[in-house]
Amino acid sequence: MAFINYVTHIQFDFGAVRLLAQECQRVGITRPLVVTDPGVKAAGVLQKALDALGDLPVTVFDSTPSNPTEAAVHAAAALYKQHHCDGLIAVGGGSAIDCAKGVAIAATHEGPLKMYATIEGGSAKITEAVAPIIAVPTTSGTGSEVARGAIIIVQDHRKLGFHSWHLVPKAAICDPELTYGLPPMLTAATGMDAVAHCMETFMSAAFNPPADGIALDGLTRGWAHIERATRNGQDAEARRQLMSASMQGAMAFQKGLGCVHSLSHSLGGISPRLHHGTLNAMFLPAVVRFNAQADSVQREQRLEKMAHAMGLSRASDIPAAIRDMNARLGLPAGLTAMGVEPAWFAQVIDGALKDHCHGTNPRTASAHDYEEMLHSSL
Ligand SMILES: NC(=O)c1ccc[n+]([C@@H]2O[C@H](COP(=O)([O-])OP(=O)(O)OC[C@H]3O[C@@H](n4cnc5c(N)ncnc54)[C@H](O)[C@@H]3O)[C@@H](O)[C@H]2O)c1
Ligand SMILES: [Fe+2]
Repeated sequence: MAFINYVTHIQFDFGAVRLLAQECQRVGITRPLVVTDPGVKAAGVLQKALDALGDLPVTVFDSTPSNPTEAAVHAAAALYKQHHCDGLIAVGGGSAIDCAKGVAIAATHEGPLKMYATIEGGSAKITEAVAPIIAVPTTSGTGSEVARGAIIIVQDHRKLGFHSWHLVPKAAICDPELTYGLPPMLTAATGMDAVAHCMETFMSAAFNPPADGIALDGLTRGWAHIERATRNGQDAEARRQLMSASMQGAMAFQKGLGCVHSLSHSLGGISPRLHHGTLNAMFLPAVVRFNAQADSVQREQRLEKMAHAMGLSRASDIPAAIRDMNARLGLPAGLTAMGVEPAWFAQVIDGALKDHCHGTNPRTASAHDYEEMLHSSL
C-alpha cells in the first residue's frame, strides 16, 4: 500500500529565523523550551533565535550531545516540566532536533523511552499528546525538521529510531544564513547525509512517485552544491540549495531508507563519536553497488536516473563518483581512517539486521552481504 504524506508548515528564506515569534503564536507555544547544543551556542546561532523570540518567557537546554541520548532527553524533559513549558523549539542540527522530539515524547508520555521505539512496536504508543515542536535547522543534512522520526541512543546503548506523524514539527524555519558558520568538515559530512537520504530513498522500492520526484530533484541540488558550500561557507546560493536538498531528502524518505542507514545507525550506537553523515558517505559506494542487482532498481532504471541527476553518463560510474566526491570534500578515505575496527563488525551487523531501515532496502541484505559492505568500506 502506498502511503503519501506531506505535512510540515515551512518558512524557507534568508533571514526566516525572524519569523520565530510569529510561528510560536500560530502554533500556540507561549512558554517554549529551546533545545540546542554547545556548538550552536558558541557559533552565535542560538542568540539569533533568542533575539527573534523577543520577550517570550524562554527556558534553554543547551547540553544536547552530538548523537542525542536518553539521559539528555530526560534532563531536558525535567526542565520542561519545572518551567511549565508548552512547546519546544529545536535550534541545531539533527541532534538538537531529535533531542527535542525525544523531549516531546518524554514530557507527555510515561515510562522509559525505548517503549516508544519503532523496533519495539512503540510507534502506535506515541499519541497526539506529544508536545508541539518548531524546528530551526542549523545544518543541512538530516532534514529532521520535516521528518516524523527521531534517532536517540537509549539507556542500553542502542541507537534507536522513533517514528510517528505526531512527531513532525508543527513548523520548520529553514534559514540558510544560520548555516554560514558551519565549518567545512561538518558542511561536507552533514551534506553527504542529505545526499544519502535522496539516493537511498530513491532506490527504495516503495510506490511513492511524489517522493521519487522530490528525492531526485534534491539529489541534483545537493550534488551540484555540496562542494561549493564546503569550500566557501558564505556562498549564499550554495547554502540555500544544500538546505533545500536536506529538507527534500527527509520529505522523500517517508518511502524508507536502506542499508547505508541501517549500518550507520548500528555503528553510531556502538561508537557515538562517529558522525552519522560521514559514516553514510563511507557506506554509499558499497550499497549502491549492492543495490544495482535489485530487480526493482533495474526495472525502473533507478541508477541511470541517479547518474543523470549527478551529471554522470553511466550508472556504473556512481560508486567511484561518490568516492571522488568524498576525497574532494576532505572526508575520510574509509572506516579505517575513522578509527572503526573490523572486530566490531559482528555487533554492527547484528544491529543493522534489526534496524528500522533494513527492511526498506530494495534488495534484502544477509549478514554476509553486510559483512562485504563493511569490508569494502574500510
Ligand atoms: N530524525 C531524522 O530524520 C534523522 C535523519 C538523519 C540523521 N539523524 C540524526 O541526526 C544526528 C546528526 O545530526 P547533524 O548531522 O545535523 O549533526 P549534529 O546536530 O550532531 O551537529 C554536529 C555539530 O555541528 C555543530 N553545529 C551545528 N550547527 C552549527 C552551525 N550553524 N555553526 C557551527 N556549528 C554548528 C554542533 O554544535 C555539533 O557539534 C545523528 O544523531 C543522526 O542519527 C536524524
Ligand atoms: Fe541520515
